[in-house]
Amino acid sequence: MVRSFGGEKRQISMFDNLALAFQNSGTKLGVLKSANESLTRVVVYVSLMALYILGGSKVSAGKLSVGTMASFIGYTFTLTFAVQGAVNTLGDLRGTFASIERINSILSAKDIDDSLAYGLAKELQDSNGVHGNGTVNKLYMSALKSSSSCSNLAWSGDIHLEEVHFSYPMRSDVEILNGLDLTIECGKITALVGPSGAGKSTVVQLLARYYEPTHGRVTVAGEDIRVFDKREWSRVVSLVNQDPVLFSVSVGENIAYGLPDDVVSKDEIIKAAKAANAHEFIVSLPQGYDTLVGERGSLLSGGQRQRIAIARALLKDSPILILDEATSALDTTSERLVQEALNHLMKGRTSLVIAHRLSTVQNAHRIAVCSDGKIAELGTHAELVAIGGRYASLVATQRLAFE
Ligand SMILES: Nc1ncnc2c1ncn2[C@@H]1O[C@H](COP(=O)(O)OP(=O)(O)OP(=O)(O)O)[C@@H](O)[C@H]1O
Repeated sequence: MVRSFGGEKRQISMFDNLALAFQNSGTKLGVLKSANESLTRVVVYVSLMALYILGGSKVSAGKLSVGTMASFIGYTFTLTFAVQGAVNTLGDLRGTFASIERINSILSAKDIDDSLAYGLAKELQDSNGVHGNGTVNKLYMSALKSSSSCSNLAWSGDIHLEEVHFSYPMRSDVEILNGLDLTIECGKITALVGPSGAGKSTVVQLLARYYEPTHGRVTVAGEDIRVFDKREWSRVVSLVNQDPVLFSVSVGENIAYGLPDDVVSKDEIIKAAKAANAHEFIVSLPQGYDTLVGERGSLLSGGQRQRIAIARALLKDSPILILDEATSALDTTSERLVQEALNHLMKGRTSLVIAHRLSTVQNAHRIAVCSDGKIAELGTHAELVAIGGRYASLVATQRLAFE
């Protein structure tokens, strides 16, 4: 991005300024430290010299014993080292206070996510075999449903977003969803369409529980999803989005990510990759399934990353599937192939599909049009076209663009 704007000089000068400020502060600290060190040494040597001259003359005059003078020399050393130590400690304390201030500013800027915090505490307890050490909110823990009920309800019940209001924590004054009501029917495909910025991806973030609604609730089979541990919930939801994040491990490990090694065999990984139309390009990579994909998958193209994410979702085999522009980085031929894999993947699962290209969602069981943080229209493709409202005009615009 910097290169595309010819901004190298500006970035380099910003970096230079930061480096210079750091260098200046380091030099200042060095000068102060060495001044302190030199001063203490000068004081020690001057004191010792004074002690030797004054004490020596007194000892030779017989007014002072050698033992007393030796004790004074010892005291001088002790006192100087103590003063030097105290000055150094004061310097370190300043650094510590600055760090504490920084840590506090980070901690106080974020509300603690209770469900995640308790979920982690529970896991720690389980792995240590410790129970009830008093740090875990027992009321919260006892309110959580078991993992099997989470999975059972997700396989059998509708998802309902009930009067959901939501603002992002960083922009709490702007309401993104204002009373959104939507049922995502169990085992069926619901598509969410609408103009850019309407709040479609925000709905996805709430379903994945990256955020919780400000008001209203999300339920599955009538049960508020907050009664499930976040980690349990993440097991029943698969998400493939526009820019899937891959981890800096091999292709195979990325496909099996999050699943226990003893559960996933290499054959299953290959099967999932074939179904996602990814096998061919993976075997053409230098080390096949063992090829490292680089930081965030940077060594692969956008379309290849999406196909790996689809294979990952296939292998995860969860009841709820969210596809947020899952095929947007594919060319038309690959999209058709991957769409077939996705159709196969969506069968029997509660699926929410977001796509700008309406041709990819016209076969959905229901299409919801999101506008200004609410559902403005709901129905099948044919019903919505017949109404002649927002959806119909979106279809007409895309048809015109195509022609
Ligand atoms: N993390 C965030 N913090 C603050 N505001 C955000 C955040 N993410 C999105 N928004 C805002 O929320 C609004 C809805 O964004 P969202 O991504 O849900 O829209 P969308 O319908 O998915 O758009 P698109 O089709 O372009 O992906 C936008 O106005 C956006 O600026």
